[in-house]
Amino acid sequence: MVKLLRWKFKLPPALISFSGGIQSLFSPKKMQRNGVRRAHSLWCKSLTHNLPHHHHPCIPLTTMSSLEAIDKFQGRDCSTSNSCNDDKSSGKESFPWIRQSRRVSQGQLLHGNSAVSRTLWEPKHFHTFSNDKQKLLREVPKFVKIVEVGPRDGLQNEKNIVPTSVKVELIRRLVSAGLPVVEATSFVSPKWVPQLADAKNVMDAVNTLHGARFPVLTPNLKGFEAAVAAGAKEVAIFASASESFSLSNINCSIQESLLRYRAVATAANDHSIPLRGYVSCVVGCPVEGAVPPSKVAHVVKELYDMGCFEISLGDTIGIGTPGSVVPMLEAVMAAVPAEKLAVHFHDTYGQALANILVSLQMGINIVDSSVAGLGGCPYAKGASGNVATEDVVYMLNGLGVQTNVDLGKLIAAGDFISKHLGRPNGSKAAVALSRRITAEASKI
Ligand SMILES: CC(C)(COP(=O)([O-])OP(=O)([O-])OC[C@H]1O[C@@H](n2cnc3c(N)ncnc32)[C@H](O)[C@@H]1OP(=O)([O-])[O-])[C@@H](O)C(=O)NCCC(=O)NCCSC(=O)C[C@@](C)(O)CC(=O)[O-]
Repeated sequence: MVKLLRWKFKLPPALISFSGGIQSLFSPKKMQRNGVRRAHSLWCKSLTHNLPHHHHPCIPLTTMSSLEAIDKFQGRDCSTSNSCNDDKSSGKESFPWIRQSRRVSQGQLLHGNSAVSRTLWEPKHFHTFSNDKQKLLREVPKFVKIVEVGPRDGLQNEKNIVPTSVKVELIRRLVSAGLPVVEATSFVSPKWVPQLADAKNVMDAVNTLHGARFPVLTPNLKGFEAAVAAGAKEVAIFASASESFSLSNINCSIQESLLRYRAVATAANDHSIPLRGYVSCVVGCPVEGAVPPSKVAHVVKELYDMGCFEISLGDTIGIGTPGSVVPMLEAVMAAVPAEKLAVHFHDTYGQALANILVSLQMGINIVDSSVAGLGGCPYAKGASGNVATEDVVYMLNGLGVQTNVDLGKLIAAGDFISKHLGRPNGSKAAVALSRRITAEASKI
């Protein structure tokens, strides 16, 4: 895997080492203590939030193979709980960068010499790429389309109903920040997702806005018809690569969902309405553990064959690392062209930007994200949502990738909704830039 990341996808050793460092934190015992139980309970909570009890077949953690699954995500063979088969020797041999960082940690940085600290990120210390920056970045596309999912994915789990006027104002601000696609709402059962029960009213207002596309989620023909009646001009269907998640989310098996979606696809085709597809749990499911890339590729291909013009790959629980995302993308790209794919990362384990970067290096140029990092389960400590759009734009700006998004206006939109929800903006870039602006202003 390390070889693949280094040579095939031109991934900097720094990134590989970072993901390797994360791996070492994830001994099965530590995972059990620190993360898995909580992640599982958060996920269950987000799934069960406002749902009738019988709808949620949540399996107790003790009966799951999540710990083994996490080890599999991290690329280790843990057939017994104490004997994970990490490829330590290749890590040591391949990455002189690791030795460099160790020296620094032993004291160089303590001298506060900026020339010394700079050596940490100067390209010449990235063994693979020498000092050739072009080579390092040559796989990254020149333009990335950002699909903003904050008003839908970001808000759908919010416990307190957000007034329609606030949702519409958020969408208006996102459009004026230059986002070309803003997922507006879902035409789903209000019993399942009460927060989006005002879908028709949102669309009434959104239809007066110009400058962006406003897809909506439709889980079945009933949702599709309601969406069209409300003036939706683009819809999205959402399947899963995990049976358990499919049942929890849309109350049917993957196969049944594909049947339903074929009917929606036919109707969309009849109405000349563009159809987007989602596949959830593309690297892992909280119940089933690791999801095989071949299963993801199968569902993606089904959606593609139905006529989806774009298929978004959702790491729904944010558990992937480049180590699990790369093989998943490889399998999917063997079935569907890269230009038809989008990536949709949640940031639960802080891996979203690394996963996005490796996806871009593999030829993806569509990224879903959520302003202010909205999403996930906001009521439980430690839960996190979608990758923040501000953070994605900040990274892409740094890479010289065009998005046509105005970061200042985007941050203002994120602050607007965060203020309404009564919590800090979940974007690190937004918080850092706002602090800097305040600090600069106070000097005047
Ligand atoms: C799919 C269903 C509807 C099945 O729900 P069900 O209960 O199995 O449906 P049903 O056909 O038995 O109908 C039950 C009731 O719902 C009504 N109904 C039926 N369909 C609709 C509709 N479209 N709109 C409004 N109402 C509807 C229907 O009319 C009936 O009403 P009643 O007779 O009891 O009064 C339900 O499970 C549902 O709405 N699920 C949506 C859940 C959802 O939105 N989840 C979040 C999506 S996020 C996601 O999937 C991941 C993603 C995309 O973000 C990517 C990632 O992060 O990985």
